[in-house]
Amino acid sequence: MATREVLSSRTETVNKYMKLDQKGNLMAEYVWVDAVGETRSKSRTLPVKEYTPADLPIWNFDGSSTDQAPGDNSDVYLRPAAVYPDPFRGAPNIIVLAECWNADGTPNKFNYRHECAKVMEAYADRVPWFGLEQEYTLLDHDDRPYGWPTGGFPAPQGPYYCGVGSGKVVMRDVVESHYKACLYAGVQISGTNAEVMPGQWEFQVGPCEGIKMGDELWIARFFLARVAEDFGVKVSWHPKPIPGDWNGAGLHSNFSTKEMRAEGGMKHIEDAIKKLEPHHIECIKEYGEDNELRLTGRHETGSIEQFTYGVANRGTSIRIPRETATKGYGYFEDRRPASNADPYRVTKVLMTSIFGKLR
Ligand SMILES: Nc1ncnc2c1ncn2[C@@H]1O[C@H](COP(=O)(O)OP(=O)(O)OP(=O)(O)O)[C@@H](O)[C@H]1O
Ligand SMILES: N[C@@H](CCC(=O)O)C(=O)O
Ligand SMILES: [Mn+2]
Ligand SMILES: [Mn+2]
Repeated sequence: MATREVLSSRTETVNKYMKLDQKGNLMAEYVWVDAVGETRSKSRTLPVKEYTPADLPIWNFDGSSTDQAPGDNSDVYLRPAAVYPDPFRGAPNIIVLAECWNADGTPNKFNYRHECAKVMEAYADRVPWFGLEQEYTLLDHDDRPYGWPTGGFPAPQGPYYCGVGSGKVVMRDVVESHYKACLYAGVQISGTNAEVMPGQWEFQVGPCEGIKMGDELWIARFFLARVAEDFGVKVSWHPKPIPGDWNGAGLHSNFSTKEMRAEGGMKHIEDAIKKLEPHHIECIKEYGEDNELRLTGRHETGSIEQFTYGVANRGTSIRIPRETATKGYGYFEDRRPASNADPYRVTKVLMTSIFGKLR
């Protein structure tokens, strides 16, 4: 395969400059979510000190260039929401996750964090924990998954899931670098695995409480896009990157409350599943674009047409893990969210479906 070096960064050379003294300054990379559910970022210089979101400056960007504001009123404000150590530039540099706000003081149309945070605060006494399983596909610059033969298809699915060895998995270096970047930044990544479709991988983040779930998943997505950029690789978050007899990609969402995690918790899990059933269509609306291409009832999914659940069943909307069923308490997994779903929308609609909307 021809190499296209111009597309990847020259890390060795960059490292020469990265060692230089910053003279009491740090680089703060402000990250936000754009109109299509991708991350964007830009940098600014600040004096070195320990920052919390409250003492970081509010900043802005040109919303007309990201479809987040009209050209005649284009300033969108960035309000810092969470701070992480920067795994790319190293200490003392930081990553700042920011919410988008309009000039008139209303949340930007694509700021799903604001309403999610309100719901999480209102139900904080339930101590909601989430664990998200982010599946994704690594593509070359012809938008073809890595490891797929040009003009043809790989052998059918089977050897690739949790696969080890050349010919089964590709781009493990991207996955490993991303794992380290998350750990360095204190993002609660709980694991990674190669997925069923060749070129597809997964990482899990959690358990995280309340609003932290959305924050950490968005930062982990930003890190993956940034790491893959270093390798000249594209990340696809699409839930059905290749049509046909190939697995799609999900954002399985594991959920529990303090009652579900305690002795006798199964009753609370069953109650929650009953509450979710009549909200099926409402939930699906929050669970990502093009998800109808994925939720077919095949390839380890439940059909989008109906709400189903079962113990250890990967062909349902909701799966109760075998271990939870055996112990009688624990958590459940909502398998419906697509890989491109916004975690703030997913975690919010789970809460409001089960405990009620805020008035
Ligand atoms: N009590 C809990 N409440 C909420 N989330 C939890 C809880 N315990 C574990 N989790 C989270 O659930 C997720 C489980 O991910 P894991 O990949 O192991 O699940 P899986 O559904 O068996 O995988 P797959 O669907 O890929 O076969 C992890 O993110 C973990 O942090
Ligand atoms: N990739 C499947 C899930 C496979 C798995 O259980 O890991 C999906 O679209 O949800
Ligand atoms: Mn998976
Ligand atoms: Mn799962």
